[in-house]
Amino acid sequence: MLILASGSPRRRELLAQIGVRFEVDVADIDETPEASEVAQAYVERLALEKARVVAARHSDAVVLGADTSVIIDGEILGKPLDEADAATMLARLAGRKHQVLTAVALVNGERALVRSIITQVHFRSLSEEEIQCYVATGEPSDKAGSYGIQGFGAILVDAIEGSYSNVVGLPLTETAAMLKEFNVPVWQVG
Ligand SMILES: Cc1cn([C@H]2C[C@H](O)[C@@H](COP(=O)(O)OP(=O)(O)OP(=O)(O)O)O2)c(=O)[nH]c1=O
Repeated sequence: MLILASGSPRRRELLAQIGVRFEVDVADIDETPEASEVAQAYVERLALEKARVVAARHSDAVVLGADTSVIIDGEILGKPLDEADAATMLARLAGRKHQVLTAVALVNGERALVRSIITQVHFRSLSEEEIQCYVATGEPSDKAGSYGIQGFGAILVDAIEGSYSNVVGLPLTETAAMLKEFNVPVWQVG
């Protein structure tokens, strides 16, 4: 049995896309970065913690936890606090390249595996009005970096280098390889 330790509808859709059967049990953890914690250590710690919290409730299951953050100039951008915060993040990303880092963790009893994947995302220039319009759609509110590449946010992006599904919240190629190591099949039909 695979359990997805995530409340993210995007992660549910992505995992279902590769034909994996799973149930959902959401981990509610504190996502505050530790003092001077670098981005990779941060996302890997959170992904593992989400998986471990849920694994403690399901002793036999393989549990998948993940965390996505946006990094610009080495600084971690999580979800916006409010609309003003979202607009500030988008203005910072506009016309520049940033990194989206997603860590995936699998936990089964004592066994744990965590990997993180980076995608480079190039934003086009954005006017103040475009930023305000995009924020008003409500799309930024529950997303790291205040945008969703799979939604209206698609037209903010000039180009990406690397995994697309990693930006949306789960790097599918790497996740499938990790699941294989835990004997969880993908493409299960029926
Ligand atoms: C950059 C980007 C992020 N996101 C989302 C993916 C994640 O759901 C969210 C980052 O927040 P996370 O804390 O990684 O995940 P979450 O709180 O939504 O869910 P959970 O912790 O329960 O697993 O941002 C997009 O949907 N599209 C994007 O283009």
